[in-house]
Formats: sequence, structure tokens, C-alpha cells
Amino acid sequence: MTTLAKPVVNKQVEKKPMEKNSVFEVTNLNLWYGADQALYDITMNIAENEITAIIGPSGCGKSTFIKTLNRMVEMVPIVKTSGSIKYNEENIFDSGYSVEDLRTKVGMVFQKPNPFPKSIYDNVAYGPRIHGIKKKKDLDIIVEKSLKDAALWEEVKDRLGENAYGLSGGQQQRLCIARCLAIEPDVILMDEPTSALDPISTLKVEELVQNLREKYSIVIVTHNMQQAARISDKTAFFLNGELVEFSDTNHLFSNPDDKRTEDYITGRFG
Ligand SMILES: Nc1ncnc2c1ncn2[C@@H]1O[C@H](COP(=O)(O)OP(=O)(O)OP(=O)(O)O)[C@@H](O)[C@H]1O
Repeated sequence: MTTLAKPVVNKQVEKKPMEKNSVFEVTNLNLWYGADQALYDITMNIAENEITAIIGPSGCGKSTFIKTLNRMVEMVPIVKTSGSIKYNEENIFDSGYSVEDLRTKVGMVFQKPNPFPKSIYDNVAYGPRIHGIKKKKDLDIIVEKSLKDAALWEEVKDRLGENAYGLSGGQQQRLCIARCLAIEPDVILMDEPTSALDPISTLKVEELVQNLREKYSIVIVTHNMQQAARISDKTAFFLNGELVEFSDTNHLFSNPDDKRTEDYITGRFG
């Protein structure tokens, strides 16, 4: 009698696709504003060269969470934290950790475009100048590259000397992104970057964010679930300061694991 050989399983084929490296490893993060706790035991990894969306109802801690990633939240003096956030393997809460270096590498774009009352050129050159780049030739290269990467160059190249306030809201937001890119960050944190923009400017910024993913890791807070579904790779759903669910965006929106996520994405609350 002949026996059939067991099929040989090719381990290479069986392997899951490689997980990306993490830029941030957040472990048991708690945060208090005075006596009020705003974040509870958050544990999640944020992957390199991905767009991570943070969604959840108003007041659930989305902004607090992303502002913790570059320690901007500590500008509120009553803030206390526990747990750890490793950025490139180092705990950003360690004493002696340079917050200045962290904020150079982890840039931020806010809800409302906030250009400086300066020329378009000077807005972008501002950060590099602070970091000691003084030669006009070097600054010209950085300004052009940053504006190109922010998909704004063609619209402003002939009026770099004009005041940034003369730009439309959408252009101002892309200028703020260019300003952030000029200091060569690794990570860009975006706190509802399109909520003050019209639909066409919103689409332009969304397209830009998707292109930036090639070079940067992006964490974006959004109220807009369609936006999270359109542009992000992973989505985290926060509720009352807790991380309820964190998974691939397609999975979270099509087949969520937690009933509370399902209720939120189907509009039962929020
Ligand atoms: N500076 C502050 N001082 C005290 N409490 C604060 C401060 N900022 C936020 N909080 C509280 O922390 C909790 C989370 O707020 P946060 O702004 O992070 O939520 P959010 O999800 O970003 O809300 P929204 O979508 O409305 O912007 C809320 O209860 C809020 O009142």
C-alpha cells in the first residue's frame, strides 16, 4: 500500500506580510488634567510610513493623545502622565530626553491654518533659519522643495514675497504643511487639518497627505469618518479616553470587533 506524502507547507508562503517598523510604541499611557483623567491605559504602536487615523466623539481624548506624542500637551501645566511612549526606541518621558529634538522630528499641523504674518517664503524658511541655516541659496532650495512636496509650489512660485495671509484657507493649510516639512520631520501630527476647509481644498489636502505617506509617518485626528476611511491605513477608535479598537482601516469600518465601534461608525452615537 502506498501512502501519500504529507503536503510540505512552504513556511515562506505561509508567513504573514511583514509588520512595518513602529515609530511610536505607546504603552499603558494615562493622562490627567489636574484631577480629571483624560486618557486611560492606551497601548498601541504607530507604524512607519503609514497614515494612522484617530476617530471618536467630541471630548474622547483624540487631540490630547496626539499632542502627547510630541509632548505639546505639557504646555498645559496641570498635565500629568504615566506609562511610556517610545519614539525610535527611546522613552520620550525620560528625564533628560530633549523635547526640542522631539518636536523637530515630530511636526504638527493644526485645525486652523496658522501661518505667521510674514511672506510665503519666510514662513517656510522660518524653521530652517532657527536651526542655523542662513545662506540664501540653501534656504531657496529648502523653500522650493518644501512647497513642491506640499503641492503648493505651482500656485505660489511667482509670489513668494507676498504675505501668507493673502492665500486662500486651503493654500494657507498647505503652506503650514510646507513649513512643517521644511525642518525635515519623521512624523507629522495633524489635528483635524481639513475641518476649516471647503470640500475642494479638503480633497487637495487629503491627496497631499496620501502622497506624504511615502516619506513620513502621519497621525491624523479627524471627526470625519469618511475621511479616515478614504485616506488612512490604520484607524484607532477612542471613547471616553479609552482606546476601544485599533486595526486596519478596512477592517475597522467593514467588520469592527467591538460593538461600541460598530455603533459609532453606523452613527448610533457621536
Ligand atoms: N487644557 C485642558 N484643561 C483641562 N481639561 C482639558 C484640557 N484640554 C482637554 N481637556 C479635557 O480632556 C478631555 C479630552 O479632550 P480632547 O480635546 O483631547 O478631546 P477630543 O476628542 O480631541 O475632542 P474634540 O473632538 O471636541 O476636539 C475632555 O474631557 C476635555 O474637557
